[in-house]
Amino acid sequence: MASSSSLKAISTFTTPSKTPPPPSSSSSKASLLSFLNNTSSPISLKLSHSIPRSHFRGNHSALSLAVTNALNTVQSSSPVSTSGDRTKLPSSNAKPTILVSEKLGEAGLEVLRKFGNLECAYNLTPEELCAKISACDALIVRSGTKVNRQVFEASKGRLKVVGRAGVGIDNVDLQAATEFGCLVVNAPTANTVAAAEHGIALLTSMARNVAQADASMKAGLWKRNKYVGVSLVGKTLAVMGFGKVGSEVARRAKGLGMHVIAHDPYAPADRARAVGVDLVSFDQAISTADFVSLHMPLTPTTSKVFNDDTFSKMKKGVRIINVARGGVIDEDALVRALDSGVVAQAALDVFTEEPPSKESKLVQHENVTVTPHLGASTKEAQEGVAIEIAEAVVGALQGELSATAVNAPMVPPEVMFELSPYVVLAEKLGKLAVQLVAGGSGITSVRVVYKSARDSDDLDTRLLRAMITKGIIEPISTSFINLVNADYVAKQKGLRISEEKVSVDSSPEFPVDSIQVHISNVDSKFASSVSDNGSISIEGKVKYGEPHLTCLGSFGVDVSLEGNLILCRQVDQPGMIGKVGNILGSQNVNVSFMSVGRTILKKAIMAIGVDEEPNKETLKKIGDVAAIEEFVFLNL
Ligand SMILES: NC(=O)C1=CN([C@@H]2O[C@H](COP(=O)(O)OP(=O)(O)OC[C@H]3O[C@@H](n4cnc5c(N)ncnc54)[C@H](O)[C@@H]3O)[C@@H](O)[C@H]2O)C=CC1
Ligand SMILES: O=C(O)C(=O)COP(=O)(O)O
Repeated sequence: MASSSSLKAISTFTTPSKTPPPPSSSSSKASLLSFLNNTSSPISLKLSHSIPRSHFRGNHSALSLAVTNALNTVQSSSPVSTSGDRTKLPSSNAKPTILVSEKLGEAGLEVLRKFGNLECAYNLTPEELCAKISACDALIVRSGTKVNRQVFEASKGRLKVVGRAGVGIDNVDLQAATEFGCLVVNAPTANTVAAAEHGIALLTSMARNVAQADASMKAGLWKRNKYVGVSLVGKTLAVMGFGKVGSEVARRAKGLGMHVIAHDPYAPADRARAVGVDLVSFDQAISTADFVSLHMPLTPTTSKVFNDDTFSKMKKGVRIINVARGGVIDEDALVRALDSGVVAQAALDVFTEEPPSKESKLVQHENVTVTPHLGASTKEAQEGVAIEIAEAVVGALQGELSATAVNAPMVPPEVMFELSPYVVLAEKLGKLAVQLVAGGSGITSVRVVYKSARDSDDLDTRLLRAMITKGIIEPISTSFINLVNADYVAKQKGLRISEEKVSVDSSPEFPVDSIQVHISNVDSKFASSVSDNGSISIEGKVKYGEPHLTCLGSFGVDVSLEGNLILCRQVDQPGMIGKVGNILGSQNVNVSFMSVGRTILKKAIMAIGVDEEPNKETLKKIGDVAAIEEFVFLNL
């Protein structure tokens, strides 16, 4: 395992821990997926013909599916641990196991049943969840399941995606999910209206003491004078958090004749003005409002943002509504404000601890109306979030990036498909480069150069960077890298990847003309791979849909990057190809291609693609050929 300070190539000859069988050119998609689910890297298909570009757009070609699956299907073991238990990963022909730990709408369950092995297990203790999760590929939760680091550790890298059937993801440890390469997706829109309507329900029922009067009558009382309420028309409502729910609450409150202001440091003013709402400062909002409705997420900056100090700045007799997150209120301070009359009433759907204790002074307070986190609990909303999250989880399990991914960059499908061949190239270049690094030297900085005819902002390189990271890190560690955790794992291992885009006069139809990978401040196992600036430098292109190595150090070459590769530098003289070919042939090693790059210094680089990995004796025989000055074997 590489030291934490920098990556160290730990072997001179990369002995592949698993040499995947070279896919036959007729690999069916099923066998391709089977292959992918059991290996840590994508493969490039041996394409017997060039694939028309249109084939990649919007069409799940085997190659592009291979790439998206490789990006997402393989999960990290904990990058900080030394072993991800891959024995528990499902064989590819097994259907994925999906655990639903909280009630989910039937329509969503139906989607999941068609795709995988579905298990619904509600009210699990944390221990029960950790016990179950190790056999699961996906987990779907709502707000009641705490998906913490222990859950990801218990999963041992098998958990591919966590789906949150709603908006708030504060019950999911995003950092841990990312470290473990687990995608987190949510359903950000389907329960918006339900939450807004519940906010209005709390606002109006609080203003007219509906809950208290109802309880009083059910107790056999008829106390009309005790439950005199207040009117809403003309009163000022401050919406704290002008997002999807807050803006819908604002619209409805305007319909009730209220004057609505809002506070949201990140919302565009014109969006508020469009519904007749003025965005104001936090202090202005809380000091002028008769009603304050909370709709911001629970974050470190919003935690307990409503506290003794805040309540003291509010108009005496203010009324508070909260259908966002309990944690944004210091609940003890709210009790004090209610007791002192600073806050006249509160209507709360969410609580710091859920469920709150039965003895909670806040819940028991006579001026407080409470509901058990019902904001999203309408038939329509639950149907909507269930379908939305089921489709997002199924998509993720199929290797597609979800539009509602929370911890991974959203890459549009058309970008994914267009970049597919370059994603395979990027990983291969990373694998090749790291294997050229001589043992004992640490890799701390990698420079990647993308040559492209496109403008910089028209080339999304996040996928490519992630795959180069994958290619560099996976051969020399036990971590499995995907788009979710690539940047995190690289940083954790002290690997800094810088990117440059160089404009070239090639066809803008192709997103990338070539990719260069330069590893500086390291020794090389193959001196010819070192360029004039002292870095290991390689360059590759996609040719006819296949990744090709086109430059090594100062040498121009042209070899397909599939299978295994033997690189030799030799005196440029007749018979070299035959000599090496005979050595390999005598050891029954099949040569898939040979290429010779020559220089003016009567030197040549020979690149030989071999299907099988030659044994050490064979490699020694090659090294013993007099005219061969250096050689290296690389597993791609
Ligand atoms: N009780 C329930 O059942 C439900 C609760 N919710 C919760 O309601 C909240 C809002 O949900 P959405 O509107 O869908 O989210 P959203 O992301 O659309 O809106 C949140 C808004 O809060 C703003 N914001 C962030 N930090 C802020 C701060 N310090 N001060 C003021 N505004 C800030 C953001 O700029 C954003 O506009 C979330 O916490 C969500 O979990 C959502 C649906 C149902
Ligand atoms: O979507 C949200 O943020 C919610 O709070 C809804 O929570 P629930 O799914 O009803 O437990």
